[in-house]
Amino acid sequence: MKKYIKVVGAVIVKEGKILCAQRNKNTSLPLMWEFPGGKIEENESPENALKRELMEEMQCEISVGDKIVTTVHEYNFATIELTTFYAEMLNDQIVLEEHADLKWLSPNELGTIEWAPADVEAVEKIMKDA
Ligand SMILES: Nc1nc2c([nH]c(=O)n2[C@H]2C[C@H](O)[C@@H](COP(=O)(O)OP(=O)(O)OP(=O)(O)O)O2)c(=O)[nH]1
Repeated sequence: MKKYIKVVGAVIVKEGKILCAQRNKNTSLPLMWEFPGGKIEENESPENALKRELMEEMQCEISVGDKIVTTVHEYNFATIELTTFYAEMLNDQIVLEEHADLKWLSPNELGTIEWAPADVEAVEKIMKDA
């Protein structure tokens, strides 16, 4: 059976814009756009996983807000369960440790970049709720 991986993603909103992060070219889903975050470790809450990942990936301290949606997507390499949360930055710093690029987009611009397939449902919900 394929690996079933629980992943969290942060939808960081600042001045009405949403932080979008481009995956590196050397990883799975190369150069696709995602919400910063990553895999939940054993015995870790989704909120703590998100805070840890944002610190590791971007040296960014966040507070985690409301959950947006949980979706399941089957890739050829794994089944990914992605839960997205709204989040706010607490320090005004982003250091790109892992991603190729960043963009701040307003909700109605989110359709202009190529999202990882697992994110499409969350992106549509964010655009609809905005
Ligand atoms: N962080 C994050 N990961 C996502 C999103 N959408 C999506 O399909 N993923 C996938 C990519 C990865 O396979 C997995 C997250 O793991 P990770 O953030 O630890 O990614 P990684 O590149 O280190 O993992 P790997 O697959 O290269 O081993 O979930 C998203 O919006 N945010």
